[in-house]
Amino acid sequence: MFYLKSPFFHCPLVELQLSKRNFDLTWLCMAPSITTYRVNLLQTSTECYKEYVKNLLKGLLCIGSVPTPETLKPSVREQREIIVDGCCGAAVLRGAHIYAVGVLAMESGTKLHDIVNVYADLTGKCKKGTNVRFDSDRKVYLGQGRVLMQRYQLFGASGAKTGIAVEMLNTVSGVPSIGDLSSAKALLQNLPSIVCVRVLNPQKNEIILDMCAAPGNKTTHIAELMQDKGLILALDKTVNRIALIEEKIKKYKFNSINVYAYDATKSFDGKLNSETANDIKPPFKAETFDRILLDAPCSGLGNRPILVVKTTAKMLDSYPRIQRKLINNAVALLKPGGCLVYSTCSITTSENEEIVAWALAQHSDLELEEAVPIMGSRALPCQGLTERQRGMLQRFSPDAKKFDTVGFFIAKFVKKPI
Ligand SMILES: C[S@@+](CC[C@H](N)C(=O)[O-])C[C@H]1O[C@@H](n2cnc3c(N)ncnc32)[C@H](O)[C@@H]1O
Repeated sequence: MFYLKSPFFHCPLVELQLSKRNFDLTWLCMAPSITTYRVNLLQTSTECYKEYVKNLLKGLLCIGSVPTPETLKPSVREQREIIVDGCCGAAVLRGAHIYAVGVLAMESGTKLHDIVNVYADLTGKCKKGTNVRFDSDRKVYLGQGRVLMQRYQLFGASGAKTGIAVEMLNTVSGVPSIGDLSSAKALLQNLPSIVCVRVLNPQKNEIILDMCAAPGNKTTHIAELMQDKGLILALDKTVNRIALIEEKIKKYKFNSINVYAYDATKSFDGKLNSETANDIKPPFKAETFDRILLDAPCSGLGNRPILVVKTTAKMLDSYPRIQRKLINNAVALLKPGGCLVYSTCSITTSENEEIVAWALAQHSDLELEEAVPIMGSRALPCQGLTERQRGMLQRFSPDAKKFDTVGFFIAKFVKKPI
């Protein structure tokens, strides 16, 4: 078991808010025990891909037995240390290798292929390029790795900024270090994100809006389920994340997705619909879409393992405001009878249950539909939600007994036909 009792909170107020609601902070620090790939069924079958992964791992896992996390301690023999940032540390605990950008410190004298002890700096105080041992009571041991890049390659003037710098051999989380096996055939994606698009249940030839789409993991899943037939409008406000969606579309060779750098809080133009499918672009007219996915910007307080929380109380307060604005736009843009899926990768009730209760109170034409397939647990108690409604929602959090995955929340609404 990974031994941090709580992530390192830069903002004690946020820590207080989470512990007041009895959120299990130890759970947040631990890596999920399952890793999932979404198989692209337009390119291969689940059986074929399973066989491919089995063969691939046969070679890798036969190298040696995976050490149990309890027995894994910093090795004295492997004296040299590598320090990475908290974000990179979390990825390492989920089985990633260390890319050049993630390395903060490498001791002088570290040679190519040396086996090193790897730590994460939670304080943010370790400077990039540090060449002496970084001492801190806030550095946590992650595991051991083999050095594939030297100091001059990492930190020199013409330093390589891409590629694997340290190949992880084992980690304290017990998750095998196999890196990311994503290809056009399958994408590394958390289980609740896969479930979320299944809940949306897109159909061939529909017009669908993905309001906050980058990097496009769910957009490409929607296109796959529609067999690339129909129209998907994918928006994201962050201009430099648009390229990530476009890259994925190219890789998967989809034709049904149009991407726009656009602020989805302004995606409704206030007018009635009179457009044909060919000229649909933002801002949109009322009642344009059959289905809308609102995978909302959120605090991300579900993306386990979380080693460092930089969210401030002010930031935490700001998310529900934008989430409500996005819902208002979505409701206007949805056709009567259409469905809206709202999701976050956060475990806070203010971004989840309270948003659902608010949406139902605000929009009398919205009602909840059961978010099937249900793979998480029921929603937490919240004023404005009945017992029955709590059961229609799904939440992935410590109480979701079936699957040990990241924290997530899914709600499905339908707009009542007039
Ligand atoms: C949770 S991520 C989306 C992940 C994506 N759905 C996927 O599965 O790959 C939230 C996204 O919302 C975007 N975003 C934030 N505010 C936005 C806004 N006002 N309009 C559109 N996108 C926004 C962020 O840039 C970020 O890419």
